[in-house]
Amino acid sequence: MTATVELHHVAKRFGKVEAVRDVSFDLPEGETVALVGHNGAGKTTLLKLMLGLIRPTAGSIRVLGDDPSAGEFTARRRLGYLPESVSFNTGLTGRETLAFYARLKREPMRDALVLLERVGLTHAADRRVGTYSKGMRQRLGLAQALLGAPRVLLLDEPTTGLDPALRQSFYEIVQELRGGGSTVLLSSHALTELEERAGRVIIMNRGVKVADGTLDDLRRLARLPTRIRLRVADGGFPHVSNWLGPISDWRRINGHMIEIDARPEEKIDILRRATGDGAAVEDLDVFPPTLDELYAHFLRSQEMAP
Ligand SMILES: Nc1ncnc2c1ncn2[C@@H]1O[C@H](COP(=O)(O)OP(=O)(O)OP(=O)(O)O)[C@@H](O)[C@H]1O
Repeated sequence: MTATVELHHVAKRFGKVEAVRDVSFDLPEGETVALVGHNGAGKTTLLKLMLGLIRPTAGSIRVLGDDPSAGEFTARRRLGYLPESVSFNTGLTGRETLAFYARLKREPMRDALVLLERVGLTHAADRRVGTYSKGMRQRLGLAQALLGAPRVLLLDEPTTGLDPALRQSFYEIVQELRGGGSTVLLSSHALTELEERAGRVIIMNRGVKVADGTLDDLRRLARLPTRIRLRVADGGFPHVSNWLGPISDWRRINGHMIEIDARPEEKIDILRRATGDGAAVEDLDVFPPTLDELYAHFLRSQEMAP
């Protein structure tokens, strides 16, 4: 699959601060990638490098085949960007604001109006942006980023300030774009919400890329236990060890539940035994490691590395 964004051994220094250190990755078309990390991890710096707003201290960057820091960056028109804090001229209406950006991107106004509709702002199109709520400004920012049907969309904390329904419709738009072959890079702290939405996760810590892969890849690498919760029938507790076998890591969590931390290689076997003859199990739930847990794991591993 063609890569729309390519970073090779990229570093960025601001005086003494090494904001990004030796980071490499490719982003293919049609993929949604989450860029996650603590405050100051280097996420915004990476986005600014891809946009050509700042130059790398070392390494090379290609976006849609161009070097973003070169004077003539022809790909910029096919690049959408939603900054972390969107600031608009509060004296302009929503419609005027999008018209301004449409002119900048040399896109027809007709498309801008369709986008206002798509982000649910048609009713407020003629109101001044100064009267918009935070969520409305965020949606206007998203409409601005979507102008020109971008092939690469860089979104910095895009769902901050959006209520659950708007988040949902935001991710529907992202899904559509991905279906159309766009690359979407979402920088975010909202790990739980990204879990089902991003095909791939890149974890940054203090300027360094510490993990990169699908959720399944990260789970395989981290080898964190899967939590299995079993509801045991009345009177079944005294016999748990008989059918569960020699597993050390299980605990009783209340009068009718036990919880097991199953290592990847024991998981299937435990489930077989829990559902086999003789097991007094009435119900079960399986919880694979969450993105939050994986994130904490990879950060810890990096902190502990020599
Ligand atoms: N223009 C600048 N001048 C000096 N230092 C900077 C500049 N921009 C970023 N930094 C520093 O580079 C590091 C990475 O910052 P960056 O904004 O990329 O982090 P981030 O992961 O986006 O954080 P957040 O989640 O808080 O937005 C931080 O230590 C920050 O202080």
